[in-house]
Amino acid sequence: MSRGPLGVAMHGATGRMGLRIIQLIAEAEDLALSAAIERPGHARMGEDVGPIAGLGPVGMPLVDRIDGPIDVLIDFSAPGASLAIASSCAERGIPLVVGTTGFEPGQRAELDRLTDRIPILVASNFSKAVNLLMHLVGEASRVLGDSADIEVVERHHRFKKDAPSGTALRLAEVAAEAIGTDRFVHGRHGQVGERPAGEIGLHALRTGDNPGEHTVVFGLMGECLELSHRALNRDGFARGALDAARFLAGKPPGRYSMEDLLRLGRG
Ligand SMILES: NC(=O)C1=CN([C@@H]2O[C@H](COP(=O)(O)OP(=O)(O)OC[C@H]3O[C@@H](n4cnc5c(N)ncnc54)[C@H](OP(=O)(O)O)[C@@H]3O)[C@@H](O)[C@H]2O)C=CC1
Ligand SMILES: O=C(O)C1=N[C@H](C(=O)O)C[C@H](O)C1
Repeated sequence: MSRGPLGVAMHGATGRMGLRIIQLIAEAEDLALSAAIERPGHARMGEDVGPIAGLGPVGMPLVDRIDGPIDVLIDFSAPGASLAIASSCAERGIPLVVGTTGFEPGQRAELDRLTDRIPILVASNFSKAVNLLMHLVGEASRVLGDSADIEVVERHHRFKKDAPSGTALRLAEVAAEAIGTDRFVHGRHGQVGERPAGEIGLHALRTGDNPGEHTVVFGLMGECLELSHRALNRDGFARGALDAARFLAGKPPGRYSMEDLLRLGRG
C-alpha cells in the first residue's frame, strides 16, 4: 500500500535556506509542506508562505508554533530558536533535522539529550560533496599529519552570524582527531612567533553574497595540498537536508548523522 507524500515542516521558513527548501518541496512529488514556522511577531505571520517563497498560493500560512500532523521537521534558524523547536518536537514525537550552526557546547549537549526521545540528525553541512570532503580530510590528515601544517579557510556571505562556520569547525575537528591534537588557533595577529607543530588554524572571511567555500590546506616543506569545496548556490545544502528528512522519518529515537545517510566511514 503506498502512503501519501511525507509531511515536512520548515522552521526558519522565510530565511535563505527555509525559502529554498520550501521551493524544492513544491517540486518534489514525494514531499508536502505541512507547516511553515517563523519567530513570533514576524511581519508576515499568517500570510500564505507560497508567495513569500516566490510560488503561487500553497495554502500554508506562516505560523509561530507546531500545530497539526507533521512527519518530520527541518530547522535552519538560530541556536536558541532551534533548541526551543527541538523540545516541541520531542514533546510531540516529531523527527528533527537540524541545519542550524553556531551552538555553544552546552546547547549542543541539550540537543543531544533529546535523542533518547526522538530521532535527530544534526549536520553543519548537508552537501554530499562537503561530507565527502570531510572524509578526504580525515584521510589526508592521517597520511600527512606528522609533516604538514593544517589550516582551514572558509568564506561566507556578509549576513552570516556565526564564525568560524560550523563546517570549518567540523573539518578542523576531523583533522584534529586524525593527528591527535586539540590545539585550535582562530586567526593570527601580531608577534605570534614561529608556527608550532600540531596546531590547527581556522580563518573566517566574510564577503558579499558568497554561499560558502571551505579549503583545508596541508602545507609541507616544498609542497602544498589543498582540498576545497565551493558552493555555487544553496541547492546542495537544501537538497541534502530534504534527503536527511526522507532518511529520518520513521526511524527510532537516536542520534543520526550525514555519515549514516551517505554511508561514509567517518567525517
Ligand atoms: N547545515 C547546512 O548545510 C547549512 C547550515 N546553515 C545554517 O542555517 C542557519 C540559517 O541560515 P540562513 O537560512 O542563511 O539564515 P537566515 O537568517 O536567512 O534564516 C534564519 C531564519 O530563522 C529565523 N529565526 C530566527 N530566530 C527564530 C525564532 N526564534 N523562531 C523562528 N524562526 C527564527 C530568522 O528570522 P529573522 O530573520 O526574523 O531573524 C530567519 O527567517 C545558520 O545557522 C546557518 O549557519 C546554512 C546553510 C547550510
Ligand atoms: O550560513 C551559511 O550560509 C552556511 N552555514 C553552514 C556552516 O556554518 O558551515 C554551512 C554552509 O557553509 C553555509
